[in-house]
Formats: sequence, C-alpha cells, structure tokens
Amino acid sequence: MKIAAVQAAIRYGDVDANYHIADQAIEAAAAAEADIVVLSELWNTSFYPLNVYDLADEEGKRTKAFLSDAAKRYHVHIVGGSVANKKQGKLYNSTFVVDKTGEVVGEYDKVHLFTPGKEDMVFTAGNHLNIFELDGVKMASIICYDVRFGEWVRMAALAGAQILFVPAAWPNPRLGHWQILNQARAIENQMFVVAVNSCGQAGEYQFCGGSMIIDPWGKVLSQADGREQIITSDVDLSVIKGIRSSINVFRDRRPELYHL
Ligand SMILES: O=C(O)CCC(=O)C(=O)O
Repeated sequence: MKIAAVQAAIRYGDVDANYHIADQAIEAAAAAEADIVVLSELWNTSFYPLNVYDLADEEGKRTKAFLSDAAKRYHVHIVGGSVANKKQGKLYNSTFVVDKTGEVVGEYDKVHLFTPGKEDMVFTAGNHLNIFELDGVKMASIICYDVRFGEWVRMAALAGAQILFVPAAWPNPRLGHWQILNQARAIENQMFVVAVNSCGQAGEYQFCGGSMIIDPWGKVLSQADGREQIITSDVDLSVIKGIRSSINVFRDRRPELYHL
C-alpha cells in the first residue's frame, strides 16, 4: 500500500486557491501511484485567519463534494486532512475521509483544541474517534495537538487501527516535539503513523514541515524538509504482526491499574 503525504504552504484565508492547490496535489500523488493521499490540517483556510468562521465550509458540503470528485477522478483514497467547517452554526476542525469510489467513510472533529493558540475560543471540540477502513484495513485519524494525548491514540490502537493519520499545522520552534511525539505514538502503539504537516507562514505562525511516514518500530520511512513537497512510502502492513508478537505490549498492559 503506497501512501502520499502532501506538505503544502496553505494560502492564508484564500479558500478558492487552497481547493485548487489540493486538487493539483491529489493529482500529483495519484500520478505517483499512491493508494492513499493525505492532506494537512485546515487546508481550506490555514490555521487560522480572524474571519475563519465566515470562510468555513457549511456542513462539509463543498469539501465532501470536492474530495469525492477528486477520489473518483484520480482513483485514489483521500484522508482529507481537515477543514474549517460549520455545523449547525458551530465551527469545527473537521476531517473527511473518502474512498476511491467517492464514498465518505470517515468523519472526525478535532477533540483536543490547541488552547495556547486560543483554538478553543473559536472552534467547538469533537467527542469521537475516527476509525475507518480502506481496502479492508482499519485506520484512524486525529488532528495535530491530539498527538500529545497518548491515551487518545491508544484508544484508536485498541479499536484495531493499524495506520494513524496525523494532519497538522505544527509551528516552529517545536519541530523536535513533532518528530518525537509522532515516533513515540508509532512505537508505543506498534502502528504506522503518517504525520502530515503544513509549511510556510500564516499570520503569526511559521509551520515547520517535517512530514513523516513512520513504521511500527519507530523508523522514519520518509521525511520532508521545511518546503512544499509530497513524500511517499510503501507500507508493508504484514510487519505489524511480528512486532506485536515480539514485544507484546497489548497483552502485557495492566489497564486495571491505569486510574488514580
Ligand atoms: O502542540 C503543539 O505544539 C502544536 C499544536 C497545534 O499547533 C495545533 O493543534 O494546531
């Protein structure tokens, strides 16, 4: 299974330009024979202009139609990063996952809002995991700051996810945290992690890039630098079984002790 991660410099507040950029990136990833293309966080607006509420999608209509059409046109599964999205008047940071036939197979609203960036003052938090299947494989997605919450990712692993997608708008100067947290989530959950950051400038933020595809042993299979690019990697899911049986953390964990 070949995965492509699109690291783009999202245009701050220029929604139409950003749909165009996403379309071109999906086409390029499909041309590179990716089975799954992954976009970054808030790729319709960037993270996040003052008028993000006015710029946001409505009930995911434009995004779902766009992703569904692109998936069919380019014959590729798409983990649609996330977009600013209004639902019943409230603003969410929402992911849509579509399969090659254009069907929406996963939806997610960011659960841990980034309080240092006052995201919680503007957006409403979601409450549910996003577990979905592509080509018969269970996968999960979270968004950016969510990756700091190991207990949330563990839930996805316990639900059977073999690949975790982490679309993000992760800024400098915390590239080190970004790399270590994503590798730690891969190692502790013995799952592939596809961490897709933005790059470029948006308002006060300079996004640090460094998108990565990481195997369940924590090895970085493919890594971007700080510029716009698409990274790809073939992921061999059959390695998971061997790793999980050689160090069987799922058998050895002691959940009965994990409370105060
Ligand atoms: O946790 C961090 O350092 C960055 C998180 C972030 O930028 C976000 O969730 O949008």
